[in-house]
Formats: sequence, structure tokens, C-alpha cells
Amino acid sequence: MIQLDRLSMTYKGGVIGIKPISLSFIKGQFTVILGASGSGKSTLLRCLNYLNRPTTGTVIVEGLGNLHNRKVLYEHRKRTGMIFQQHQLISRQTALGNVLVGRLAYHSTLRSFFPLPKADQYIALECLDRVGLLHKALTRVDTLSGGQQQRVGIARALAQKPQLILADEPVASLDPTSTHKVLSFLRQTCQEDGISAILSLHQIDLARIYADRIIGLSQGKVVLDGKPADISAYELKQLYSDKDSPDDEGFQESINS
Ligand SMILES: Nc1ncnc2c1ncn2[C@@H]1O[C@H](COP(=O)(O)OP(=O)(O)OP(=O)(O)O)[C@@H](O)[C@H]1O
Repeated sequence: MIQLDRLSMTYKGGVIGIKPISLSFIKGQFTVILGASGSGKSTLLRCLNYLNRPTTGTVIVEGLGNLHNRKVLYEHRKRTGMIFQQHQLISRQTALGNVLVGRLAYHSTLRSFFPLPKADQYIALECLDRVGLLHKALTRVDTLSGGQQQRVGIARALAQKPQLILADEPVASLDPTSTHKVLSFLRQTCQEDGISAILSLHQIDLARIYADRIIGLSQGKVVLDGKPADISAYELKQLYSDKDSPDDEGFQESINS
């Protein structure tokens, strides 16, 4: 469904986000990216819809083409829902208002200045219902709990009617119960709707439970790739004991000083 060919990304100033990576993501899979802090998980996710523009290589989306093409990129973004760690909601808006943002790509900029059609409002309400928050539709999101806000974020992504969901540490700020609720809902919804999902997580145990496929990154490189059952606990643990990691060096220096 999505093919990366020797994709790399270097930030301004020369920091390497990811080294050349070639990968394909298969339609309908629930893929979890694991890796220590600074290993390149967010960079890779953001390259998948050009929020970070790759420095080298290509992203080809099946049925659309190369993301270098502006029209292809626009269409791909329209079909891609993003879920963020800190929800990225409009705090003064209601849950419904936030979920409606997911419908904006289906309208011209001019049209989006006016209330969206009833059909969009219905889709947004339906998505809020799916995440169990219909009763909070008219509540300001900054009065909701962290878990509820993340569910609004998921409803917004679903309102886009996406074929792909990219989620950057979607449960990082949630307690264990909300974490499982959010991940199992996301996985079930993706299965039911045939949505492919690529998530970055920090928790190995969650990746083992929910992923169809785990990709392990270390220092911007793919060092593991397979089904959870085919990857050993030792290999996964190694991802987080990377003594060569620049972040690890910095951390060691700071605790040694
Ligand atoms: N905006 C930026 N400008 C410069 N360097 C950056 C920027 N964002 C990330 N980096 C660097 O790119 C590398 C990969 O970072 P990235 O955020 O992708 O890692 P990550 O695995 O998502 O980390 P974390 O788990 O802490 O979120 C790191 O060395 C990081 O310092």
C-alpha cells in the first residue's frame, strides 16, 4: 500500500532523523514502531505524509503515486488521519467542533468558513458515538479528561474516513486503563473499517498485544521487522539498551556530571 524506497531525512543543522530506509506497509495491517527516544519514530511517521519532507528517497502510495507530486500528496493527506500524543485539539472548541475539523479536507477553503453541511455534522456525531462520547458533543474539549480528549482525537481522524491512520505515541499521556481502551478501540475500528494503522509506541508489552507487525528502530535505522510472535523478548529489550545512542550518551553524561 505504501512503499518507501531509500527514504532518509536530515534536519536543518545536520541532525539525522532517519537513515535510508526501504519498507513496504501492507494494507489493513496494524503496525507498531518501537525504539528508544531519538531513534527516529516520529521522523519516520511524519515522513509518511510529508509533515517532514524526506531528504532522499521516495514514498509511493498504491493507486495514487509518488508523494513528491502535489496532487498526490493532497489526496494522500485527505485519506490519512493523524493522532498525536498531546491530542492537538482546539481547546476552546467543543468535541463536535474538533471532530468536524476532520471533514475540512472535503471542502474548499472558502466553504470551510461557513458551518459544514448536515451530512458532515452527522458523520462527526457518528464518530463521536463510536468513541463513546456522543453525550459530550457540545462540551468544550479542555474540560474533558486526557483519555476523553484522545478519543476526540481518534474521532476526528475517523471523521476523515481515512484509509491510513498515523499515530505518534497516542497513549503516552494516558493511564493504563485508558491506554488499553484507546488501543483496543483503535485496533478494532481499523479492522472493521479496513484502515491501515502505523503507530509509534514506547511500551513493548503493548506492541506485543496489539501489533500485527513490529518495526524496531535504532539510531534512524530499521533493526527489527516482523510479527510479534517472531521477535524475541531479548531483541525487543535490546532496542532500549542501545549504548551507542546519542540520547543515551547525553543522558549518561548528565547523570555522571
Ligand atoms: N525538529 C527537529 N530539529 C532537529 N532535530 C530533530 C528535530 N526533531 C527530531 N530531531 C532529531 O532527530 C532524531 C530522531 O528524532 P525523533 O523525534 O524522530 O525520535 P523519536 O524516536 O520519535 O523520539 P521520542 O521517542 O523521544 O519521541 C533525534 O536525534 C532528534 O534529536
